Amino acid sequence: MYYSRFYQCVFRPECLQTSSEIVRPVQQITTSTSMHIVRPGETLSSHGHESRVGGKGANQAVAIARAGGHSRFFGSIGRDGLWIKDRMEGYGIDISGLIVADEPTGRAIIQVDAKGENSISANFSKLHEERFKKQGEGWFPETTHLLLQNEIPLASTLYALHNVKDATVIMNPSPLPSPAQTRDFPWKKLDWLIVNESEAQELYQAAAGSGAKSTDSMTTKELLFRLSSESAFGDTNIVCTLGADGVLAFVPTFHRRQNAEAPSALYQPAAKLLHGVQDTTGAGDCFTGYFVAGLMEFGPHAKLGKDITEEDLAKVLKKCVVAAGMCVEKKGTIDSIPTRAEVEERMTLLR
Ligand SMILES: Nc1ncnc2c1ncn2[C@@H]1O[C@H](COP(=O)(O)OP(=O)(O)OP(=O)(O)O)[C@@H](O)[C@H]1O
Repeated sequence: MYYSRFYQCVFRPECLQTSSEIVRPVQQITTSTSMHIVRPGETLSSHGHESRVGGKGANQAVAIARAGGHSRFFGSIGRDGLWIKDRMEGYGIDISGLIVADEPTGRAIIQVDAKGENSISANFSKLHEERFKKQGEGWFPETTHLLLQNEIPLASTLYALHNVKDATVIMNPSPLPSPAQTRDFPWKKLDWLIVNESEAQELYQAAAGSGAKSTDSMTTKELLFRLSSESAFGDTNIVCTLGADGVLAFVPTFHRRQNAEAPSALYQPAAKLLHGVQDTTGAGDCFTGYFVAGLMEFGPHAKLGKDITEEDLAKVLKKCVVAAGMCVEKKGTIDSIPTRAEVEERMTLLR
């Protein structure tokens, strides 16, 4: 339980914007820089040391807020992490769902050496399940958009998943659950699955089991087609981020085809960068936050093919790749997530 990771964000309608809640995805990240990564038995003095807020849920909640969505973070910190509350409020996140528990805040300790290589040791403070349920009782049924990650205990994720009603559910299942958990997870309950290519491959292998085809010579389109064809995934839409190659979305409403040889999908190349790549950390979280905020703009209960066309979706993806591209142009994670105004200005420049 201590080491499994799950995060969620929940959104409720408020005017046209929505609000989000995230379940204890916060972490205190401590980075220290030294000549080399510490060896067994060695004590090393570091040159620099800094503490900041992190974790996939926190990053994604910030991205939603910067993209203009009302982002409610639902989770827990320990008393040692009270400073995180102010920091998150400063990022424009609604922290009314943040529980202060007796257990210490999750922590990641990162060592960076002179060449920029790093090593990370992380734990995630134990989620107070009863308090989580109590806190979520009133909120989950009203939620319109629920964003899940894989950094809190599975039981809490399942609780949120089973207690939302008519919500659009999005999951970025990173880090991936174990193969056994993957086989049992109720993937069909998700409206949107956001993965990178290696996660899509692993999910396909786990879902297809002994019937899985080799993914070595598969195109990404075929991979997404085959993943989507696995009964475990039902009509779940799959968004697969491809790093510098952009993103591919397989949306059964638009792309259902019976032919694996010629599958169709929506492709959006990565945005042109104006300042080169500085740091790709958190690009996926930035993308995910912007994607969810983009869906929220269609209002609660928006249906694909009716309220959201394929062209609308293409516009959302375009904004997401521009935002994620701007994120890789800067060092850092949360601080490199651009605001909506910055993204719109960049889109004008790239036109
Ligand atoms: N080198 C790059 N150049 C331009 N855009 C990039 C680059 N790397 C990432 N991106 C943008 O960021 C998006 C997400 O990146 P990626 O597919 O690497 O996600 P990820 O594997 O979840 O990353 P991470 O876990 O590091 O956040 C891509 O779809 C793309 O739009």
